[in-house]
Amino acid sequence: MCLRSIFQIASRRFRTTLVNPVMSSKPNVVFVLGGPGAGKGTQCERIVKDFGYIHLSAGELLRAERNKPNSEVGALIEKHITEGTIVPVKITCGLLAQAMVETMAVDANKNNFLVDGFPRNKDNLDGWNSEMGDKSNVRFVLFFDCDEQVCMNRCLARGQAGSGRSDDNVDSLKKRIQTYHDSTMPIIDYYNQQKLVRQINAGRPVDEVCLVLIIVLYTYYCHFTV
Ligand SMILES: Nc1ncnc2c1ncn2[C@@H]1O[C@H](COP(=O)(O)OP(=O)(O)OP(=O)(O)O)[C@@H](O)[C@H]1O
Ligand SMILES: O=c1ccn([C@@H]2O[C@H](COP(=O)(O)O)[C@@H](O)[C@H]2O)c(=O)[nH]1
Repeated sequence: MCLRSIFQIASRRFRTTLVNPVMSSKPNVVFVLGGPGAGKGTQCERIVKDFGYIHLSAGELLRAERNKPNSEVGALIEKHITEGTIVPVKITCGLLAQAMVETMAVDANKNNFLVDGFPRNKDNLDGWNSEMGDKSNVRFVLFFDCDEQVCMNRCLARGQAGSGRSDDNVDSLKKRIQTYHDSTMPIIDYYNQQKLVRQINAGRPVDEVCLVLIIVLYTYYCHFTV
């Protein structure tokens, strides 16, 4: 059976399990974490396509805010992006919450979100818990585990292919990887202690990572139907 057929069968079944047992007026959130270039965005887009999640990339939301000509926080965001440091949670959480509210205002059933690249440090975690803790259901955390050099090479290749990102260069990447180790890994550890982490070997080719991801998601949601 080809990979496409497996996607189709799994996604049909998955949509039913996703919609019914975890039905909630609050947004259901799956955090997606991993190093820069681990493939979070690539895989989230696939899941969106096949399983009907809404993909919210915190980095994309920040870049969009930065690009607004009149943004009061645009310069601050850009400084953090090039330095590989983390934007204050008030800004990021505000953008995420706004995106969720706007999505659900259009269609209340669109309440399953893949939140990609957040929470990245303790400030993010604390800010999320105080602002969104009661207003959302964090279901679990997908951890894209990928070798540092592989991450670096992927981001450099992305930059060379014309990503236009001001942080796809060696200087920014070294800082981003350092921030990932110092600030984001403790957040993954925190969720791991709560048994909420689903770890994925993200060093494999895209289709293989995707297949593992589907199995992980499917296994999780099957719990709600047995
Ligand atoms: N499994 C994979 N094998 C090879 N290349 C990949 C794989 N997954 C993603 N890529 C490529 O690596 C680059 C980074 O992928 P992607 O943007 O999905 O990573 P990311 O984790 O979202 O990165 P960031 O955190 O920097 O936004 C892209 O050019 C993408 O096409
Ligand atoms: O929650 C977040 C997400 C991102 N940032 C900043 O943006 C860049 C790029 O993020 P990507 O996820 O790689 O697109 C990141 O290095 C941070 O500087 C953030 O501050 N908070």
